[in-house]
Amino acid sequence: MWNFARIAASSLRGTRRLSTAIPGPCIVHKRGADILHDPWFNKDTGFPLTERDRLGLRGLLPPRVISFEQQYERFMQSYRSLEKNTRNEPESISSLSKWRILNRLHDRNETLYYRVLIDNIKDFAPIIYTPTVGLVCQNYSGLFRRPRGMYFSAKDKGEMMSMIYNWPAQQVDMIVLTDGSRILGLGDLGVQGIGIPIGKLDMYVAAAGINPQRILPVMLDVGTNNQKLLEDRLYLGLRQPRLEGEEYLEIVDEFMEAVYTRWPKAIVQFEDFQFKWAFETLQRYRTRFCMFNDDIQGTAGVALAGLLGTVRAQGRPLTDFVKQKIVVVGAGSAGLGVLKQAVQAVSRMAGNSEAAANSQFYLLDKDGLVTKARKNLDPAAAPFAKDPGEIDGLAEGANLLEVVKKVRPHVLLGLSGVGSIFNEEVLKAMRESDSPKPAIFAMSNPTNNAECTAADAFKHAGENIVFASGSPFTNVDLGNGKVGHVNQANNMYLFPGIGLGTLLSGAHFITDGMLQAAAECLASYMTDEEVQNGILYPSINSIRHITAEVGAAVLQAAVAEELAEGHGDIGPRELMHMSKEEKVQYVRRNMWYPIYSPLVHEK
Ligand SMILES: NC(=O)c1ccc[n+]([C@@H]2O[C@H](COP(=O)([O-])OP(=O)(O)OC[C@H]3O[C@@H](n4cnc5c(N)ncnc54)[C@H](O)[C@@H]3O)[C@@H](O)[C@H]2O)c1
Ligand SMILES: O=C(O)C[C@H](O)C(=O)O
Ligand SMILES: [Mg+2]
Repeated sequence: MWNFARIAASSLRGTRRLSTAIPGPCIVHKRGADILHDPWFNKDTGFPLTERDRLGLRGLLPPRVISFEQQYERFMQSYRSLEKNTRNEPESISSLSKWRILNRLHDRNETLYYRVLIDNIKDFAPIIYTPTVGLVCQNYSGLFRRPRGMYFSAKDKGEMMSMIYNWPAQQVDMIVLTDGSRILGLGDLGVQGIGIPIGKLDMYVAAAGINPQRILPVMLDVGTNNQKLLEDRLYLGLRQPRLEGEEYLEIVDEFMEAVYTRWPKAIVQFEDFQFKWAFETLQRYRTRFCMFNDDIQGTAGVALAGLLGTVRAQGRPLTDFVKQKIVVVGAGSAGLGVLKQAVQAVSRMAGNSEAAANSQFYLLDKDGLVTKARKNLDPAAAPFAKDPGEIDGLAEGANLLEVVKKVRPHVLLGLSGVGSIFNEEVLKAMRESDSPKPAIFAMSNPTNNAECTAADAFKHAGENIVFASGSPFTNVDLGNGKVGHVNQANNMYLFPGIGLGTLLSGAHFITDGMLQAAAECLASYMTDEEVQNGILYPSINSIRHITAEVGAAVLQAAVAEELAEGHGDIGPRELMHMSKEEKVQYVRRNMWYPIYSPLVHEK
């Protein structure tokens, strides 16, 4: 049952907290300069004098002790002056400078880094996440200064079980893993794709409050097919073509076994794997390990929430979802993941079989409209293939403009990775949509790969559209005081809650029911008034709030499916007896928040 009564906004919503609560102590096994060089524990000039004595730091720092608040302000001042000084530089130069200053802080003092990130998430997410993270990956070998995360390569075959013990943390909760083969819409970036797990895990800390000492970004370097990188002298990855077939799977298998041997309770998020491995690895591991594929499953929930929002935005009951005509451009991991989840929602609503629920969806890939006449039709796309001629005059491979003109869809949704594919003609054709409020979702990342810009969408498709993009755009000034609202339809609204809810439930697998609960929670988060104003997703400033709700929904689903085994001191029986609100509180209580803890040395 879809419930649209939104839980009242809590104090977490968009507020800035410089808490004065005294945190519990943190045990550290090192002393002196080693602590100053460890970003997990380092407080720089913030070490109090007593701690300097206890930890052998006296004389290693200038004498003045600077408070956390002063350190925070000092960093923000440097950031603001850098922002001012690079204002007239090309976008790529100014955003890379911002990434560098944030990355340097990340490398020296994680507590301060995550505090500035949480408090300024709207400004900093576009730097540490999409779009700038894409640019960082493209330039990674040149930008490299210090390693972050772990690197397992094809040359490490047979060694991974011991290598995993090189990671310094005793416990790891959340791993984001990539093989670098499809980084955003930028293609195969080989080892340089490590920027994506790092950025995703920064969002885990900021949004879900996963303790940064318990996260692990991982690159599985099985080679690259990117010729430019193979020829680049400074390329830091294996200079060999990608492993294929069984050889490839043996590497991923070995890594998964190693992870679960050392950390049986860790959750692994697969990220930015090329199509051919994304579905296959999901099928291979989802019932053996606690894992999910964010591009397939996280994206599907976020898109479904947006699609249901567009029905509400038209002032229609949700059950009208079954009548919406939806054109999906891009038949890859993300596009097919969205269609699969949307079809499940339709068949639940209409009580149909999934096969019967497919008729309202139209799928296009690089060769145009996908029909049953397609040669070598991919089995994953087959359920969505039309009969050629099913829609008057639309043949196999019909192009996007023809499809939009003939179908007059309610929603045009892009997950193709092809920038500007929703061109002026296509957008103008959306004016003839059968919906009074057509929706345009340009979900590909980073910004240059978005199917259209927000400004073009409102200009060509009309001011009454609902618009969402995967990377952020600013709202569009429509004149006369009117604003075209830009939504960010990005899986960041779900993956942190999926990870946190699963972790706190202690479930060993992530089921469809848990993912569906996450999507339903996001879909019901906005009020009718917000949705009717074209606002389908919460502001990123509320990301901790929405993540707590999503986490609790995932936890609830795990309990309902009798998969919850508990976490820490909280056992399955306690979870079972918690009310919904208690679950939300439980999730919130377990979110790490950056404040300096007293450090206690232990040998
Ligand atoms: N907003 C989000 O949360 C989110 C989540 C996941 C993926 N994405 C974005 O979606 C894009 C695709 O990701 P993916 O994992 O599905 O990639 P993929 O490589 O698996 O699939 C890409 C698909 O696009 C199709 N395509 C290519 N050129 C096309 C064209 N000219 N016309 C129509 N279709 C075309 C391909 O045939 C393929 O089916 C990427 O840019 C990624 O950044 C966004
Ligand atoms: O990384 C993102 O911003 C979303 C998504 O996972 C993508 O691959 O584009
Ligand atoms: Mg991704």
